[in-house]
Amino acid sequence: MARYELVKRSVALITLTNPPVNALSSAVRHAIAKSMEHALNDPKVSAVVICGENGRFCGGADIREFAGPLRGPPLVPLLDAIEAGEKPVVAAIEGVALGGGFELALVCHYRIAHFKARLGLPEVTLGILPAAGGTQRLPRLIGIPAALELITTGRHISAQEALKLGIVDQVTEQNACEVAVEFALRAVAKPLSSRRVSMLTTPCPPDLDALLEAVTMQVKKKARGVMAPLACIQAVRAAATMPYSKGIKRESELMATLFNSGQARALQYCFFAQRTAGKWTLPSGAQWNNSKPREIRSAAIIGLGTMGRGIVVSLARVGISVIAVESEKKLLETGKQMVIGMLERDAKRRGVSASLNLLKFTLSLQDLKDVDLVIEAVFEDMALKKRVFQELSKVCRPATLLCTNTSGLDVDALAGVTDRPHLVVGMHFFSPAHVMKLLEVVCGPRSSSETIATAMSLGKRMGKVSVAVGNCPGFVGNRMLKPYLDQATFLLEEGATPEQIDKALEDFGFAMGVFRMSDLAGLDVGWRVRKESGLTGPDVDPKNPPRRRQGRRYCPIPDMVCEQGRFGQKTGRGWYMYDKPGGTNAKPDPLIQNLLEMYRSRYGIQPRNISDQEIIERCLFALANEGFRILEDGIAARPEDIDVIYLFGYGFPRHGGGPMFYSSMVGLERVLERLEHYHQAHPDVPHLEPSPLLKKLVACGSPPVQKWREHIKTMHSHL
Ligand SMILES: CCC/C=C/C(=O)SCCNC(=O)CCNC(=O)[C@H](O)C(C)(C)COP(=O)([O-])OP(=O)([O-])OC[C@H]1O[C@@H](n2cnc3c(N)ncnc32)[C@H](O)[C@@H]1OP(=O)([O-])[O-]
Repeated sequence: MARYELVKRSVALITLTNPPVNALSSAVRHAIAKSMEHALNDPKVSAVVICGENGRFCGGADIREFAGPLRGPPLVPLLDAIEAGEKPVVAAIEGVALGGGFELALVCHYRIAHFKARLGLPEVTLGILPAAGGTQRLPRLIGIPAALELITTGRHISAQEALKLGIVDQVTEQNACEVAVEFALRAVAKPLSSRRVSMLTTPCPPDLDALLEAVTMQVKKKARGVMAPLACIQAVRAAATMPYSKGIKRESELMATLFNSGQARALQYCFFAQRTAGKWTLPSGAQWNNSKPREIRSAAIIGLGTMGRGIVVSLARVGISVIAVESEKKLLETGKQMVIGMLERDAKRRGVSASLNLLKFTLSLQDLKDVDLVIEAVFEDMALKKRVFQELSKVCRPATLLCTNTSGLDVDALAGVTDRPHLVVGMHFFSPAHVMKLLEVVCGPRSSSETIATAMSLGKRMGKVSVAVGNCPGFVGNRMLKPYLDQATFLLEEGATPEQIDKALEDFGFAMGVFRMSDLAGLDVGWRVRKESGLTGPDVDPKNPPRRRQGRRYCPIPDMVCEQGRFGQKTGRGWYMYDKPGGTNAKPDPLIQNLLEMYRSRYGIQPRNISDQEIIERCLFALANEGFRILEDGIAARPEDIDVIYLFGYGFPRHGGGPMFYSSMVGLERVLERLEHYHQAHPDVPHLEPSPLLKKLVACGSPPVQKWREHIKTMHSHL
């Protein structure tokens, strides 16, 4: 867990050896304590260097240990002892120094960083705070404003920025460990007192209260209802107003309030869920670690609408040459100008040059004959997509992968019209595709493991969080969205307003309420889908009773909104009104209020007061209920996959963990009881009927999310 060796005859080199990130597990802490004791007591040793194996200094506390009781030496006294020692200690930072790893570096008397190293205190993203002295030492070293920013955001910084801020003493392009050993030898004769960060006086700005107040407001606005950043601010205040001995106690008290909170559990779950999602498996035994992806050097995108443009940018900025295809000259020219503008702005922001030389724009599919992969992003129309795939089959070389960006159509039906169904896969990006992190990789029954591996790896290369899902209408994300949207519109019928529902969801932590989100996405898309599926429009069977379609409750209000030409932000009117088409400032619209009142009186609905609790329960439990069905159907392999999709694609708050984790946090028994209650009140809404898997899990004693898989593994998997 830590290697101890004597180098240059008098330097004790302590190397943390806990792959993959040298996390500070109990065994590592124990090994550091023993090694330090040895080094401080050995008269041959004049200085110490601490580094990490495999070019990684330390990724912080071992997050896996947070779930159990504390074992091994606690971190704070261990770190205090290193700082207080009478021999100089130098941190050789390569790779990462994060969280407890950064705090370990802060107690060393000197810090040498490799130029590619990244440093940071990301604890806040895990629902806790840097409680190994980080909130007390960092402000003393770099001042309150800079420390506050790093601690409340959890942002990673480069070695160069760390040098500028005064966190590290030297940045090197050579082996940081060797440089640190030489540095340590030179430090032997120098006094250490000014190098003990906890002994420094915090440089305190004159307007401390105003500064803390401003940061508090900022944090509350950005992360509504999230506890950890507020606790971080209080801890930093202690660094400014108390001696270290008291400040460290305050830090520990604040940590205690966070450590066992639901938010911390949810955020730590999100960390592991995100990593679990990349580990796809198929019933055949093919999986992420035994299937080799193909290398993709060139790609083509068909369709330069909003999605197509975002996908071109995502590919080009990671160095893939892209041929972009449109059907008409004017559309091609508009798309081209927009893509170039997006790439130039993106490059400027990142301080690199725009990779415009990788782009080619064409009207002819014939130009695609040599590309490695094609992503079709044409209009959401099956007949059109089938024509494109037939054409691609003829034009592209037999090894080219054919992908579709459909948001819910049958990927296997598209595979069926090609000459290579095993090379067809869905790559469902989320709008705007160059910004949103989520990618659903939709595996058809005939997609080969190499095809899936390639799509997953391409997603990773583009910086996306890729999740493999099965093929069914709407896949995972949009399939679950339906019951969620339905509940929201039923609540409108019953007496709520769009702004009340949105507020309840935004107070819960959603980035946007359901109606604001729908306005942003455009209301016409769903309207067209409803028309195509015979739910509205001229094809509706007139024998349908009002507010019922296909044997179940149906709310026609969204159709009525669209009939008035209100398609959301892009038309300046939707569930809200905006200053202008394309405007983003949503204001309640009295016309919508009138429409709701007229609607209720036409159908004799007596509006009632609806509580926020009912809004949250009906929307979120209906959402999760569909998630349970998706698990039963084998469309998602694990609850973590569903949660990651909702966290990265639909603005579900991370401190809620995602719909499936949230259900387990509320208690599956409670979710079941509430769904039964609402289903009894609304028997014509099948989405409220508790799913068999939910009932089964409750009958098995409501196991934690990570164990649900054991209860579904016998069911058929589409993955
Ligand atoms: C008193 C307490 C005060 C201190 C608190 C803290 O320090 S809180 C901590 C503050 N620190 C942080 O928040 C840093 C968290 N870590 C990271 O941000 C990134 O892992 C990385 C940047 C270090 C490496 O990125 P990368 O893309 O190269 O690699 P990757 O991300 O794919 O991970 C590889 C494997 O390592 C695993 N694992 C990673 N870290 C930890 C950990 N600390 N623990 C346990 N496990 C960890 C990860 O699950 C994965 O396991 P798998 O799936 O293979 O079984």
